[in-house]
Amino acid sequence: MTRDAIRLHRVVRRFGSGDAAVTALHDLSLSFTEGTFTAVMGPSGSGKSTLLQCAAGLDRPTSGAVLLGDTDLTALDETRLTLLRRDRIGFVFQSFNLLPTLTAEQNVALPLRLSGRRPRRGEVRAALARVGLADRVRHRPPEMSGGQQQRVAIARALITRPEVLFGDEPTGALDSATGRDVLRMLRALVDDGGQTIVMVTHDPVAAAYADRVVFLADGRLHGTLDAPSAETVAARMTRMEAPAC
Ligand SMILES: Nc1ncnc2c1ncn2[C@@H]1O[C@H](COP(=O)(O)OP(=O)(O)OP(=O)(O)O)[C@@H](O)[C@H]1O
Repeated sequence: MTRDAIRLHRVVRRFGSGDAAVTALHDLSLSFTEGTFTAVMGPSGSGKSTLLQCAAGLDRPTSGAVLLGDTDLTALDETRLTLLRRDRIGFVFQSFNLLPTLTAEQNVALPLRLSGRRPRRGEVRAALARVGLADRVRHRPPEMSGGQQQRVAIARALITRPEVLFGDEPTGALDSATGRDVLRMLRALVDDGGQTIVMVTHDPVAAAYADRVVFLADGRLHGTLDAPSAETVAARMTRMEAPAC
């Protein structure tokens, strides 16, 4: 039986007010099945980042509900939302966001320390081994390649065993070969570990690693594509971006 890891119900996100108001998400309902990999695509300004931020509890919808398992994120106060983000959600960014003065091992241990747990060395090393960095535990971010830094960021996001891992263009700053390595690793986390992943990307090749692509246009759902290939995704994007005649 499949279960939804996360569900958005009639989510609206409006920024500003009056004449300057922008509606980034219009009454969006969408769910992400546990143990699946979803790519979110759409033209620039279509609401992809806003969707991810609302789903991950980094931003609050103007109205609607975001359910992580049985918990409605929109009903939580700031303290509870912070705790939920720390314990149940992982996030990786295009720019890695590692602390440059800490070693890989210390960066990965940080979320555990922040939640008051003394990290076991074996646990942190195992997380780094899972992303192929068993031999880089003492290196600091400036001593690592972009791909290695993103792997550290992924190990850090996964150390708390989050229910969902969100990525906002996680391969956007990497060259294509390094990006593919990271995508293969994300795919393996889903296939071998049952991880749920939701990733925003502009790249049809990256989207083809997912089980399903969700397309957004003007803050609205514009269809989905199962078992995507780079070609089918690119064709769909070209149609979406073509000016209406
Ligand atoms: N903090 C904000 N204040 C005002 N408007 C915002 C804010 N954040 C996003 N928007 C607007 O909401 C809309 C959706 O933005 P969003 O960043 O979610 O799009 P996107 O699809 O991720 O774009 P891109 O592909 O260019 O990163 C845009 O019109 C944007 O200008």
